[in-house]
Amino acid sequence: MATRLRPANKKCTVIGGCGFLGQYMVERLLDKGYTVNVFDIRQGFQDERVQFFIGDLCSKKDLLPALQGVNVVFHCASPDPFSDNKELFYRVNYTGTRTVIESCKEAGVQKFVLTSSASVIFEGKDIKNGSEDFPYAKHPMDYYTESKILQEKEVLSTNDPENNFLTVAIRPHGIFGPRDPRLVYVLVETAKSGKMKCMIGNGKNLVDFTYVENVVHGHILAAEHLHKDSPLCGKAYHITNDEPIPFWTFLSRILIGLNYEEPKYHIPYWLAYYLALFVSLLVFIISPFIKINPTFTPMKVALAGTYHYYSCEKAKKDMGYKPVVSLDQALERTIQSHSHLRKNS
Ligand SMILES: NC(=O)C1=CN([C@@H]2O[C@H](COP(=O)(O)OP(=O)(O)OC[C@H]3O[C@@H](n4cnc5c(N)ncnc54)[C@H](O)[C@@H]3O)[C@@H](O)[C@H]2O)C=CC1
Ligand SMILES: CC(C)=CCC[C@@H](C)[C@H]1CC[C@H]2C3=C(CC[C@]12C)[C@@]1(C)CCC(=O)C[C@@H]1CC3
Repeated sequence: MATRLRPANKKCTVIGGCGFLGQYMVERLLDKGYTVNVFDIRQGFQDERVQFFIGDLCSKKDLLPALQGVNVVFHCASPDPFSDNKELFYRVNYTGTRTVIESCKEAGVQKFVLTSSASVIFEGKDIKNGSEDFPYAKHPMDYYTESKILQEKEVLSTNDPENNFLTVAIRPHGIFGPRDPRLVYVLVETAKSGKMKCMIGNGKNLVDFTYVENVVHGHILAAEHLHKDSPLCGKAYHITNDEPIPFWTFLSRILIGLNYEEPKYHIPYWLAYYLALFVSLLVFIISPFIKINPTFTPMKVALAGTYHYYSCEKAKKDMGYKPVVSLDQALERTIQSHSHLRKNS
């Protein structure tokens, strides 16, 4: 049997490779002929073509074996954005990422691609066609976002062409697709519990939802265009589907596709926002006695009721990015793959 030769510069490690985005990254990289290591705190799937390293990214000792002989590292690990654990976000996303960078430098990794988030510029106010020139949020809406800002700043500032260490950050927004453990499940659970009757605001606010394969495409293009003299060095890039859609239309298309009713009523944005603020205040007051992780937070209200869509012109110009799957196709595939959640009529 002929052995397929894998070029040395196509050896990579996907940190967080067992997560939703991470596993799609791994599959595409294998298709493209990369040799792939996965580093994750848990083993989420099996694949004999992949070498798995199970460990905590906060530990250099755990990381180093996964980085030997590797040219590119994709860092897409993070705690759950809704875990509400300030200490965990800071430890994994900020100090943990510093440890990852130090380990990469020590192991001689040349390229570092971070999965950041478009939310790093979101403060709960409308963003229409936001570009990468927008400043970081001065008042991030939650600890997750705060830690993603610290993380991105750290990664971009360590870009060091002189010492052959190049970094770039990809900022996706609202990743979705088959095997997503969050979005469709939350939606269906909310519909089942009868809480999916009201839209927050007038239902016209445009947002970006980005199909997972487009996010993967953006990451791999970034790695392949990251060279000493390229404009990507030390920069952040929005990667979207380039088809902003009203938030509530997107959710309704999934709900209708799975035979649930779409929300029909409206509650004013300000009312929902102040209610969520009030709930957060109550949760804070009782936190020394009872720990509650509220489902209704100001961040979630802002995500559901404001405009927040981003321009991906810079990625088109600097790395030839173009979405590979349209929003219509992406919704069809996502609904199809969640048919086990369909409501029987
Ligand atoms: N899901 C979304 O809509 C968006 C996600 N992002 C970012 O994309 C990245 C991937 O997100 P998802 O795939 O949705 O998340 P996910 O939760 O499915 O995957 C994250 C992976 O990181 C691993 N991980 C967590 N802590 C770790 C640690 N200490 N050491 C090693 N591995 C650890 C988890 O086990 C998991 O497999 C994250 O950085 C997230 O911040 C950015 C924008 C939107
Ligand atoms: C009203 C309702 C029940 C909505 C369900 C959908 C939500 C679970 C998603 C809609 C927008 C998504 C989103 C994220 C997580 C899932 C949603 C809230 C992120 C917070 C994930 C992490 C990020 O970096 C930013 C994302 C923004 C959009």
